[in-house]
Parts: sequence; C-alpha cells; structure tokens
Amino acid sequence: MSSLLSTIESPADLRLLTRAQLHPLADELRSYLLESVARTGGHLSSNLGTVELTVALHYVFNTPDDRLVWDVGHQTYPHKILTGRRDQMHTLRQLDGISGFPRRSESEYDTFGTAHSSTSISAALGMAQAARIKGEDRNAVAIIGDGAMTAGMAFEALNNAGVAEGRLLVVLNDNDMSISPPVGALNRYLAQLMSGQFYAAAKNVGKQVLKNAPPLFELAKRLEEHAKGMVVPATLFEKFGFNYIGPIDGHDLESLIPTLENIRQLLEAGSGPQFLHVVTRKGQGYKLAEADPIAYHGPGKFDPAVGLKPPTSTPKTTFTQVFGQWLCDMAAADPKLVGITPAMREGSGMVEFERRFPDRYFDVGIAEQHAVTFAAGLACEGLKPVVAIYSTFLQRGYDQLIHDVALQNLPMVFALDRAGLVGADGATHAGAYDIAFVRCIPNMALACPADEAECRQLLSTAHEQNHPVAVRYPRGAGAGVAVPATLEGLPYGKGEIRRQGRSVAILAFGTLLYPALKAAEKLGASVANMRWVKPLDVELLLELARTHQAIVTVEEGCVQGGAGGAVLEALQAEGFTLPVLTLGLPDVFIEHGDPAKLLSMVGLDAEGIERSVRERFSAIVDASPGLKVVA
Ligand SMILES: Cc1ncc(C[n+]2csc(CCOP(=O)(O)OP(=O)(O)O)c2C)c(N)n1
Ligand SMILES: CC(=O)[C@@H](O)[C@H](O)COP(=O)(O)O
Ligand SMILES: [Mg+2]
Repeated sequence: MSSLLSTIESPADLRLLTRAQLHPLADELRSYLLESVARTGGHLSSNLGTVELTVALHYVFNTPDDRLVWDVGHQTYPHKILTGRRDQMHTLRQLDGISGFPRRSESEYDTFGTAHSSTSISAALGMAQAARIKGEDRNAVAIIGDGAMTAGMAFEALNNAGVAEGRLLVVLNDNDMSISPPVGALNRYLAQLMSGQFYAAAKNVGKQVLKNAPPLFELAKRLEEHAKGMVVPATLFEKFGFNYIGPIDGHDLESLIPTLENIRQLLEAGSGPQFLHVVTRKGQGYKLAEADPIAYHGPGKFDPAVGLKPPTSTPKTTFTQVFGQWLCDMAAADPKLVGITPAMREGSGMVEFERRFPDRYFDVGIAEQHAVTFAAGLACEGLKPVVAIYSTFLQRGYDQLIHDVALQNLPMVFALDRAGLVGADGATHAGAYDIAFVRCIPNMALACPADEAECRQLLSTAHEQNHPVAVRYPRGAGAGVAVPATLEGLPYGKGEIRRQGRSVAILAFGTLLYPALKAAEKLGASVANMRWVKPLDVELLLELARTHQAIVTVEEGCVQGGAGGAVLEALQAEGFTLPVLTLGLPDVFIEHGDPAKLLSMVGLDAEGIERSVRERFSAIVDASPGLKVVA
C-alpha cells in the first residue's frame, strides 16, 4: 500500500502530518477508494467528491470528541478509511462486513446512524445542545449535500438551529447533483450564490463583518489569497441566523483548512451557528465518474481501468423496469396520469417517462412528505397521480398518506419499489414495514404481485380504482415471467389457488410465491397466490381453511402486523381455530448482504419454508403425500 495512507490508523495520526503532506495523502486516499469500491461496488461518485473535505474536517476538528454527522452517509467511505476501517473496505456492504453508511456500533467516529437523508442538522444540533447542557468542550458538525438540503426536515433544523446557542457548524457540500440533477428553487439559489456577480458584491461585506474580530480578519485576508471563496453573507442562511461562509472550493485543501480553522475559532469564541458552503464535484478525480456521476452513484463491481461495461448477456427484466414501461403505456392511454418521484428518477424507473411525458413528470426533490401531499392536490383536481416511492422512503410520508390521501379517499397509486430486503444497503433501506403500516389505514388497498406479469397487471388494477392503492414489489428481477403487453388488470381483491395439495395450505403474499411453491412440492401442501393484502380475499381464505388442517402465510415483510396478521384476524372473525404459522421477516433489523443469503438466513427461501412447516406441523405433513400442481 502507498506510504502515507498506510500510516493513518486514526485521525490522530492524520493530525500529525504537515499541511503539505495532506495533498499526497488525499491523492492516495482517492486511489485507494476507487480501487476498493471497484472491487466491492458501492456509492462511488459522492465519495470521490468528499476526499479533501474529509481530510480537512478530521485535520482541523478534534474527532471523535468533536462530532461529525454525515447526512445520508453514502459519502463516508473516505471517513471510514481514515478512521480505522481501511483494511475492512473489502467487506463493505457484504454480509458480516462494514456498512455502507455510518453506524454507531461500528466506530466511535460514526456519531450518528444515517442513510435516509436530511437528518444531520437535527442530530448535530442535538449534540451541540447536549454539549452545552453538560458543559462539554466540543463542536458538532453536520455535513449535508445540496440534494439532502432540499428536504423539509433540513429546514426545520435550520429554523431551530439558527436561534439556538451551541457550537454547531453546518457544512453544505454542494456538488450541484442529487442522484440525478438537482431540482427546485433552492438549487437555483445555490447556483446564484456561486455566480461571480454575487460573490464579488458579497466579499466586501464579509470583510466589514470581520473587522469586528481583528485576528479573524487577518486570517480572512490571508485566506483571500488562497481561497476561491471568502467570508460572505448570504441572504437565506443568514436570515436563518447562521454566519454564512463561502462558497469555497471543496477540493482545495489550502482553502478548506484555514477556513475550517477560522470557523473552529468562531465556534469556540461563542459566535453562534456557522454555515460553510463548499463546492465539490461528484466523481472528482475519476474521469468516467466526473462525466457520468449518475452511472457511478452506486455502481456494482467494475474494472477502474475500463469503467462500467454493458452486460454481456441480456439481463432479466427488473420490477422497476416493468413499472417504468407500465407507467409510459398507461400515460399514453390515460392523459390524466401524472408521475411523481421524490428524487429517485433512475431508481424508480422513470427516465423514459420523463423523456416522453415531461409535462406530467414531477421530480420534487428529496421531499417524500411533500411528494405525497402534492400528489393528493393533483388528485383533488381529477388527475391520476402515480407516486413512485421506495417502500422505506414512504415511511417519511406516513402522516401525509393517512391524513392527506386516505382520509380524503383520493384515487392515487403508490408504486412501492424496494419492498422487502434490498441487499447491500441493509436495514435502513429494507422495505420491511409497508404491509403493516399500509394495511391498517382505512380506504387504502395493498397489492403484492408475485411476479413481473402480475406487477404490470396489478398496477393497472390499482389505476382503475377510485381510492388509494399501493402496489409493492421488490428490488431487482423476479421469477422471469413474461410480461403481457396489454393494460388489462387482474380482479380487484382476488387471489388464486396455484397448487392443490392437502392438509396444509400455504398462502403466499408477493414474490415468495415461488419458493413457497417449491416447498409445497416437498410438503404436499396447497398454495394460494393471494395477490392482495387488503382487501384480503376472505372467500379464498375460508375455502382453504375449511379444506385444510393448517394454514401457513408467507410474506417478505415484517411478521408483526403483516399479511399473516390479516389472515389471523379474518379467521378469528369467522370463528376458525385451525393453527396458523406466519412466516415473514423477524422482529430484528436485518443487516446488509446478498439478498438471497439474507432470505435464506431468515428462513424465507424454499428450504426454510419447508423446514418451518415441517417443524410446526410435522404430524400433519408426514401424513399427507403431495398432490398435483394446478397450471
Ligand atoms: C429520505 C431519503 N430520500 C431519498 C434518499 C435517496 N438518496 C440517497 S443519496 C440521494 C442524493 C443526495 O444528494 P446530495 O445530498 O446532494 O448528495 P450527493 O449524492 O450529491 O453526494 C438520494 C436522493 C435517501 N437516502 N433518503
Ligand atoms: C444512499 C441511497 O439512499 C441511495 O443511493 C440508495 O442506495 C439507492 O438504492 P438502489 O440502488 O436500490 O436504488
Ligand atoms: Mg449533491
């Protein structure tokens, strides 16, 4: 390994280096990062952009005593490498390996667990206030991207922080990108701050302000020679009560370090909340990522010398692609359809929809709460909104779902991608809870397609309804079932029997139908593809309950409050007392790792389902040889 980086076991080692040594260190760090992510896959572009900022923050601040809180945390690989996890980078995002996000359990330098965006200012403010109350001599620093800054929560925190005492610094890492190009007025405003005209006008005012603090003024004067930016007031952040500094070049250590030292002094002098605007480039230092930061936002493994290559064989169609195609086809058929994404155009499969229907496409930025209520407004006026949102991110818009959508019974479709386990992103991104949190809301319906064909069909069924309907589907590809070209739906609220067996009836909700069918072969069990969690096909359920000795439910969602719970409630309401085994995600957070391995670990692959059924219903199963499959 290269010489300087290998000497850094912790930021304390970093702080022993001279300023001049930081430049080659940053170069080594960037190379190490690139090679490492190319081997494991992971969030690359954002991390390439935070190399110098990470070095500078750990150099100037006394971490871990001073608290660094990284927003989202997808840009913390340089931080991980410098904080004792360099040699674990090859395990990144893999089972039993280190997380792709900050984790308090992983390192004392990871002061706050993140992955959902826009929490950093709130958390850092809490830490700053705690330090003040406890009389502890420490600073708290939130590092937040321009994309994450668009969320309401970030502004709620600014609103609180700007008038609070405590040693808080907010660093805005502005790379003029979210995952896709940033949207909205804030983005336009930040661009304005960077414009030469504004900068020139503001610079002199900055000097005036600093004249009140002579030593800092001297420092600032020196800074001016080195830094592209300067201490300038900026309308918006100043109005929030922060001392705004910047914009400065976030790749220039000669700007970053003196500016941060200056700010540290301001914090320690009790000058109130500070706001530093740094400008970075997503993908910095790796030409291919600089040219296409979207493709390199979260790539799989690749050869850095060659870059990402198109797949050699035709990849399986993903659920996301099925949704994207359905959206375009339905939009062509229904001029009232509008599509909404909270900053997940690529991940939600809406690139083509935006291209073909730009007037009916809305990227609202990272703003899930707003996305849901905005769509509700569209629905009030007779449009047919389709909100494409990851299951995990709908958690952010839960009150809006209940209060603004369901209570008013507005006809809307929620396309819940990434339902179930997602793999490398781990517990923060798992779509584990949507069945439980959607099915308890009056007026809401929830469908769970078993495969790609049903995904399209159930989206069409959802679109036909005059109330809100969510359709949940997982990350990646499914059983590989051919997708029909028509827009015909499936019967609302109806499941089907897929295998006629006896004694045990397995009720599958969603894509686990396929492992359930496999298990049923060995068990001689019946299998129903339930398709809908709500409304539950009670008729089908009761028929199965009458003709079998035991029921098993299978779902890729939390067992507590899940589809199995709905089955139990329905059986109890009808006076059935036959035994029910509910299989799903257990009451623990499931870590990152290969999704197939994870499913196997929680007993939701074919073998696991068979094993659980045998364990629970051994006497029943052993007495019942298998019957035939219904086509
Ligand atoms: C609440 C929430 N919504 C959406 C996402 C998905 N997401 C992760 S990173 C990202 C872009 C963030 O942009 P920015 O903060 O500017 O960081 P950059 O990627 O530019 O480094 C998005 C939309 C998320 N993690 N959390
Ligand atoms: C950090 C973050 O929230 C996103 O970048 C997320 O990792 C994307 O996940 P997908 O790869 O499933 O789209
Ligand atoms: Mg950004």
